[in-house]
Amino acid sequence: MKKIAIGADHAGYPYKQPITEWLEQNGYEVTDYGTHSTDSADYPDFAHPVASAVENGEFENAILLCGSGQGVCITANKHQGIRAALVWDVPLAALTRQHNNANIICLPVRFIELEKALASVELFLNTEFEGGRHQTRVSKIAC
Ligand SMILES: O=C(CO)[C@H](O)[C@H](O)[C@H](O)COP(=O)(O)O
Repeated sequence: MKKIAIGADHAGYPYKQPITEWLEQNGYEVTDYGTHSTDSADYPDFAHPVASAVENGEFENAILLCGSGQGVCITANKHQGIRAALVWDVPLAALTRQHNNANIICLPVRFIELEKALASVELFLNTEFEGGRHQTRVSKIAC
């Protein structure tokens, strides 16, 4: 079974369960790093553990949710080997896999409909990195 991690702050929490259910229905074993309610919470407390788990190879991909998607994305990208992408419309989910080999999708729950968020997750997980000229560029990201 494919494994995936998910994490959210309070603003991202409303989409965590629907996305988790979609993932489970589509053959994923989901590890939930919280949060577990809409009580105010700090996005780094969830984004760092998720990014660490991808960084150390426990998961190939992960999903992070917050209000704008930006807090979790900025946090995750502090980790070596993490290419976290903010996706606010469905085609971007494919593009960031094809061109950036993104390994974490960050969704802005306060600014994207659930249907689009689910479609973005599906496309993200089913699109391959194109390599070639994009590999040359991705190789230059790490510093
Ligand atoms: O990091 C963010 C903004 O860039 C996230 O969207 C947070 O979810 C947001 O800041 C939470 O805001 P709140 O007013 O504390 O609900």
